[in-house]
Amino acid sequence: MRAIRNLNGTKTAKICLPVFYRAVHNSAKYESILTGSCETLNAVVQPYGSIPGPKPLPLLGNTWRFIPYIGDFQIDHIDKVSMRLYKKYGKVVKMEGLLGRPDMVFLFDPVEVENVFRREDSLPLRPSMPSLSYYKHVLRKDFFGDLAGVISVHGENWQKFRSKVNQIMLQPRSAKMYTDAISSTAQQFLDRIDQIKDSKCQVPDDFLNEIHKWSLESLARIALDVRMGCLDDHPPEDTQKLIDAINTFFLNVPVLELKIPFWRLFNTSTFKQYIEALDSIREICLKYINISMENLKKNGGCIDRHQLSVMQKVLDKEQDAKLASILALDMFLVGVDTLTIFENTSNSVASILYQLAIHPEKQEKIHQELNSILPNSDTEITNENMEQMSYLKACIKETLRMYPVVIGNGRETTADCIIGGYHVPKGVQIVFQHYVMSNEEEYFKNSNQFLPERWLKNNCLNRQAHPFVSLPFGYGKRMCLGKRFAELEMLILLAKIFQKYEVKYHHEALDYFIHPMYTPKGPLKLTFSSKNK
Ligand code: HEM
Repeated sequence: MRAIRNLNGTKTAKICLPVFYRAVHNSAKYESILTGSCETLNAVVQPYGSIPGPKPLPLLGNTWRFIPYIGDFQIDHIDKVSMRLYKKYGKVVKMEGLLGRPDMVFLFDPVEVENVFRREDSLPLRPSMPSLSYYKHVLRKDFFGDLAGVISVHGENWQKFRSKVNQIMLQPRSAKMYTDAISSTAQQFLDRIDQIKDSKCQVPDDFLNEIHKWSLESLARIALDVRMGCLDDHPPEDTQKLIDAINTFFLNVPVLELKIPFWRLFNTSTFKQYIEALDSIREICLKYINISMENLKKNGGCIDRHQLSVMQKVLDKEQDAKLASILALDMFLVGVDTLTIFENTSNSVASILYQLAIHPEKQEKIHQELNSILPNSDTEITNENMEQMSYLKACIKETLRMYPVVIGNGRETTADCIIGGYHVPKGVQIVFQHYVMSNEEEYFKNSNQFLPERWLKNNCLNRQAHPFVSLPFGYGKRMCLGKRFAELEMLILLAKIFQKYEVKYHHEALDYFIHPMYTPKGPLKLTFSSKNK
């Protein structure tokens, strides 16, 4: 008998190791040890050092692989790098020696991903982005203090925060209260499309920036019940400044995190730009957070509780202004270590529009579905008729399967444990390679084909998929806090777009790249022709 530790090291149960091992490893490979002794298990579990992976060089580790012209790893093509590692080394791969970072173990096996998630206990730890952690916990500690939100925050501080906002953020009915606000922002976006498209109905090259503005405006309505005016003809200066700061933040993240981390030694120009960007994001968000607080104070008891923004609800429930404003800030700055949510949502929308533009036969099915659910061009979208949009929902899922904006997610081990048949020590970052798994024939039949049908109930393709292959919003206690809002925002916007337009793309096919979200590379020169014409 032996005490078993889960990923964060707490002892869960006393159990004979072979029995435990069977519970966590369903593969036949380990069946034989069931009849053996605990010593047999030790012989079967392989040492950490034997996990295959690219070998580090003395001093430069594996970081040299990111050096242009010398190395073969490209920061904006981590998708292709991950695919190559999988093909070369198999389902469990170790990436060690990235200077300034702990070892990483990549998992390309849904059974192992499930095992790690299922063993998660109350305080799961998602690997932090050291530069963001430094910003929150060292550089701007005076501002964030102990209540640093959920991003790059762990342990009891994370739990304390998350437990206060979980219900408000994750209950499906909470999100549905915002349908009208989300719908009216989506309508503004459609008006904006009509305004900016040219005589051939094509939108300008910087259309992604317009989608970012929609997403930011939508988020401001949900989080703060404030109109930022992002989609106005002359948007306030600070809205574009906020989008630019977030883009700067993104462009600098991979350089700070994956290249040689000189920023730890001195203020490199990239690091300075990064900090300036984070400060701008914080200041601009705080301005709108204060406006929202003032509105609440002014209207006091007259406000209908159902109409409150997420931040106002937290304020109302917890009576803690600091907690409410840090949540709102996190909603804008949801680092998830490399991502900011409104860009997450907007990149997903960009990718879905592009996929449907290049798959007109699938778009046609959406038109048919919407024609029956929303028969007139002015039929409103409601919580009830959204329930029937199963094909549109399937198209969203299929795009996020093939092109998940977050190509991999992860957890950090806080104690020695066994993963994938290997001993894995404390402090290792386990990376779930969802992009690679989702595009593998082994896990999805016809994986390289865009087949939304596979997500429809009772479809035979659907039954074959392992539920832990495609997890665009993560899983477990640390899963995406904004999942419900993101799904609702995307569904309403896309339903409105396809209710009104036929969307086409007449140019060269776009590749995808990491920027640092996984997104189509190149201008989204879509055409939006009115269906009624
Ligand atoms: C399509 C849009 C989105 C995608 C694909 C996405 C994806 C993700 C993923 C993969 C994670 C990590 C989950 C895990 O570790 O298991 C995450 C975390 C998070 N997301 Fe999202 N997200 C999206 C939109 C949003 C929105 C709109 C919000 C807020 C309104 C949001 C708030 C958060 C927060 C706060 C976390 C951190 C949770 C924690 O660590 O406790 N996300 N998201």
